[in-house]
Amino acid sequence: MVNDKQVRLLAFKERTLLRLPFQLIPPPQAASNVSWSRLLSYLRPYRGWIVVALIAMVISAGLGLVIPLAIGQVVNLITGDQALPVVQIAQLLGIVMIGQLLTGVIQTYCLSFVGERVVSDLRIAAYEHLQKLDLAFFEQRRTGEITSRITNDVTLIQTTVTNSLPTLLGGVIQLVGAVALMLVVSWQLSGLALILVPTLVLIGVFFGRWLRQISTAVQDRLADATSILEETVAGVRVVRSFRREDYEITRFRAAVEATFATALKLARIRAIFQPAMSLAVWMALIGILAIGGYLVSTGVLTTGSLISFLFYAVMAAGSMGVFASLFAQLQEALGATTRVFELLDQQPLVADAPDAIPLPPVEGRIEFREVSFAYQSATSNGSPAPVVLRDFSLTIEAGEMVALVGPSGAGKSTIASLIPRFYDVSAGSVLIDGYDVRRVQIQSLRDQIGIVLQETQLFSGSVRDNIRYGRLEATDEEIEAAARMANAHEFICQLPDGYDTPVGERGVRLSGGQRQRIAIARAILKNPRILILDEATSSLDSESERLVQEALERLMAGRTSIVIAHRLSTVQRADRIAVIVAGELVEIGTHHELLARDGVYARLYERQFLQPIPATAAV
Ligand SMILES: Nc1ncnc2c1ncn2[C@@H]1O[C@H](COP(=O)(O)OP(=O)(O)OP(=O)(O)O)[C@@H](O)[C@H]1O
Repeated sequence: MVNDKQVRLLAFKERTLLRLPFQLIPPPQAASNVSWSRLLSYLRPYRGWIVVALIAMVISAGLGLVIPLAIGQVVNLITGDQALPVVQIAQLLGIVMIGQLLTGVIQTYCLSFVGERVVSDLRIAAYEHLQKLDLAFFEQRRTGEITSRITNDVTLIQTTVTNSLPTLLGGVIQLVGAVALMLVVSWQLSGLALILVPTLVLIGVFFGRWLRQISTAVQDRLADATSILEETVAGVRVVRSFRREDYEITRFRAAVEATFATALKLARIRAIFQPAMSLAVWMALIGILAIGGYLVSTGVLTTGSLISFLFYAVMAAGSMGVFASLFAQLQEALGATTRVFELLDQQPLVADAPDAIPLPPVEGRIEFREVSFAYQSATSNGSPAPVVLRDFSLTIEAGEMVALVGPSGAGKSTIASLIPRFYDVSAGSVLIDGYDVRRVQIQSLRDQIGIVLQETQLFSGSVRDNIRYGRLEATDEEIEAAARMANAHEFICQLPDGYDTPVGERGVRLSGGQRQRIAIARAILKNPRILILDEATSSLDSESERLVQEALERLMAGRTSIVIAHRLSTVQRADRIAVIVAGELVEIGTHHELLARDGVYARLYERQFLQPIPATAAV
């Protein structure tokens, strides 16, 4: 079970991670009823567990109410007032203790089971949904925001299910029971207590809210310091290369000092508030005791009843205090619930049409027919998204290799990303072997397309697992054969555990060229008809470049290839070169044809390919 401190920590982390993006999200109140009832629908499968927990909770709260009565009886025994025999009181207390122990165990276990199950279900549902969403969704959000919804937000929901809601329910039972028994014990004292207790609780709530505001401010200041820390650790090379250590220390010191100043303010208020509150509580108790004492002296009340009454009053005050702090927790959980459901409600912009057919095995002829395109994610405040491609038409024959060249930002990557339907065209169409990509099932389309990007993403797992990503059912022999074709076998064999060496975040670090060759092996294993290559811009050393080049040639042989070309050798070898400028096809032909034309390509060639490519800067 997550305790208060952990909840606060999570809330703090959430605030640190997610300062801006939630502006996108409607305020929790707007969806509050919907969110709660939807959360309940996740609880429904476990209603049996919940009913058992509820019964245990009611019994436990009821038994708790017996304790003050029994204590009152003990006092009456001592003072000689009328009371149950001591053995019976002892038996009663024994039953209460054992009962509370058993119900406590049952309640905690059942609720924890439900809480853990619900978060697991929600996490899996959210992750499954995430895998269906299109790229535009990921571009609009930061990675931290998405992961936080599936981790922190879901944990907050768990705390609500296992902790806050049961505490609220238990508190209500305790409050109702305590007030009822107070009235039974002494209606005169109840009148007094029912004025004093809520007044004290209200003062406590008021101060509590003030304290919480300041403590949030402390956390915000701390978050400022944390983000400086994170930024400068991640960007340590930049800090060192610009020799900004002192500057960063000054910045960090200022942030920490600001945290200290706010924390001190919190400490001052807390230092006054806590003793003042306990003084007020004691005065109220003394007031009740004084009037209670008078009632005892006049024989209206026994001493035991007075003691029982005091216990009930404390219980009632306790439950009211709990409600105040629960309110904040429930608000926070509501925000989290809304965010998780917002993620689950996201509809992918690119999805299979209801009548989509599976794309049969293709030859690989690609046709862009008067394609226009704008990134929807680039729109903000309702203004129309800038058009990236305009009336773009190009036909690539099966087995042909076409190089896309053009200035940065011309739209080359965009053209390539329309083929696997990462985005849908705004106008026109993209056809593969005559099939409009919007009319076929996305999976069958992407199964026939291989992509090798500049930056190869390796996942945690072994080298073998990473190559197998290309075709999950591939045998070890097939993986090795693909690695050999990709010129990767040799370097893999030199790794500490060969194909079983772990890579990815926690594994060995591979060079850019090695990663590319793993990506090529993946693509070879996938054996697609259509290949999209985004060549690395950073220059590899000549040996590495030769190995990658050779591997790419083997990969491209006999397939339709679209290469976003950065290397002269690729451009020269291409069957045709398409020159893209500002989203339009301005020239197309072979290297020699285009040079002879002395147009855009010729100028681009002089500028881009005849000058040495600068090595990527270290920072
Ligand atoms: N995901 C995106 N969301 C919004 N706008 C984008 C996105 N990707 C690219 N753009 C914009 O679309 C235009 C074309 O980008 P694209 O990446 O296709 O160009 P490119 O020719 O491949 O450039 P480079 O050679 O630098 O990679 C650019 O103006 C870019 O800012």
